[in-house]
Amino acid sequence: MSMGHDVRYRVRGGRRLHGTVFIQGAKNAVLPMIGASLMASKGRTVLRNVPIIEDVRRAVELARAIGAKAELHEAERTLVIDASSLSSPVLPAEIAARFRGSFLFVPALLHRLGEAVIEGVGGCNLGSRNLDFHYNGFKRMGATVTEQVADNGDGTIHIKAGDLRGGTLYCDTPSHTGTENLIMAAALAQGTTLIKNAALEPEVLDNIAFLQAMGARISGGGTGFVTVEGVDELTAVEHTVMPDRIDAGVFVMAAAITGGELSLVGANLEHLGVAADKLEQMGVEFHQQGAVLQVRRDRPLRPINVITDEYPGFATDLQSPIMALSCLADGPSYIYERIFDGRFKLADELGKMGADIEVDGNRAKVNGAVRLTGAEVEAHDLRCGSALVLAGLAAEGETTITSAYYLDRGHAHTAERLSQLGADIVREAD
Ligand SMILES: CC(=O)N[C@H]1[C@@H](OP(=O)(O)OP(=O)(O)OC[C@H]2O[C@@H](n3ccc(=O)[nH]c3=O)[C@H](O)[C@@H]2O)O[C@H](CO)[C@@H](O)[C@@H]1O
Ligand SMILES: C=C(OP(=O)(O)O)C(=O)O
Repeated sequence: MSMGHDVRYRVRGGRRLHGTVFIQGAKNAVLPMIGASLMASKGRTVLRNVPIIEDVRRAVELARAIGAKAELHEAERTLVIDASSLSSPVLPAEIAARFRGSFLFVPALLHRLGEAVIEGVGGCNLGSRNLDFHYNGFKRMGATVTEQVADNGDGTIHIKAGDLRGGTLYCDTPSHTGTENLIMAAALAQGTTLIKNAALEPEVLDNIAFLQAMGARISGGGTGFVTVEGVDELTAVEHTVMPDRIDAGVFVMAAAITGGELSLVGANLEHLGVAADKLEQMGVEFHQQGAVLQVRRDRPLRPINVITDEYPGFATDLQSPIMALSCLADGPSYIYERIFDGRFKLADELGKMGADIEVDGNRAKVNGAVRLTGAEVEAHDLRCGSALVLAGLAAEGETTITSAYYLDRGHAHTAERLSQLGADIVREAD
């Protein structure tokens, strides 16, 4: 599948960033909300503060492909969904395989149409990404899951559910989308469901709040034990998507890597969890004033140790950006990636720009400080893309980031927002 070979960013580094930037709505909150909105059999769902990113465009295409009406009003950052006409259980590979969030459409299909056919599940290439917690949960609720593999190796998953029943479910580790999918499956199931070891991410809580507004009966969000009492129907409602903490983290690091000072509108320091403390240790100063987070860095960057973890631990989606930042820290930084095993292709790309990074399995040692120089580099995944933009902002000369569709999957108006802060960056698409 051609993914990401059509977009490039060109960055000329060396400018300090200054000014005010708007943090977008959260990708990982809006995608499950689009899935949840498909559970309402009448009325129109209105989602506000929707990030205008490629994953949302794909989700709109996918919602239409299965029969829903979906209109993305880009200037208003508002998405209106009418799922009354949902008609097809098939999530076609050409759309579904381009973003991971497509799997969040499954509970709505099971409840509304009694089955879901998944021709491909996408997302970023991050090594092994299993879905067994989702499948096991659906099965415990009474669904059957079968997989057919075609001669060319492509797999199709068929999930069939008559009436889903509540039960005791669990995640082996607190999976973000796994928790969301099981909550959505339980929301319209018969009886009560307990989900043990549920994820604690702020986006999961925002999604619970959205489902509660729709009429779902959910308690225990944020405790690791979520209880859902099934209801007969969910109503279409209006909801404002929370700000994207990963987008906020990247702009914090854009200030940090250029020695600049930024006001981030909508960013919430608490949502950064341990990442905020790590960035402070590196020499970043924060000042939260209501809904605006001020950030600056005017002292030399110190090296850091990072261990990625579920929330409130250090987010894996900020691991790549901090690898770029730590290249400029004075001394060795140590990074241990515990969530995904395929996120270190970035090290080779940063190496092309002069970084000195030793990778050993899921551990990396970043030897700083180095002077980064512009080069042609490839975004292997979304967060690799944002890390390379950061590196480009600090590098001498021009950096070209190829395969940047991945960056556009998750960040809205990257070139425009950074240019307004004084960066020299352009986006090119074939
Ligand atoms: C759309 C969305 O919200 N994406 C986010 C979500 O992805 P996603 O929900 O896919 O990530 P998970 O939390 O499910 O995955 C975490 C780990 O659990 C493993 N696992 C997960 C499910 C499963 O059934 N079996 C299993 O073994 C995965 O392989 C991975 O090693 O959380 C990740 C971790 O915070 C983020 O990087 C992604 O940005
Ligand atoms: C891994 C990510 O997303 P997805 O789960 O949508 O691939 C990400 O946002 O970095």
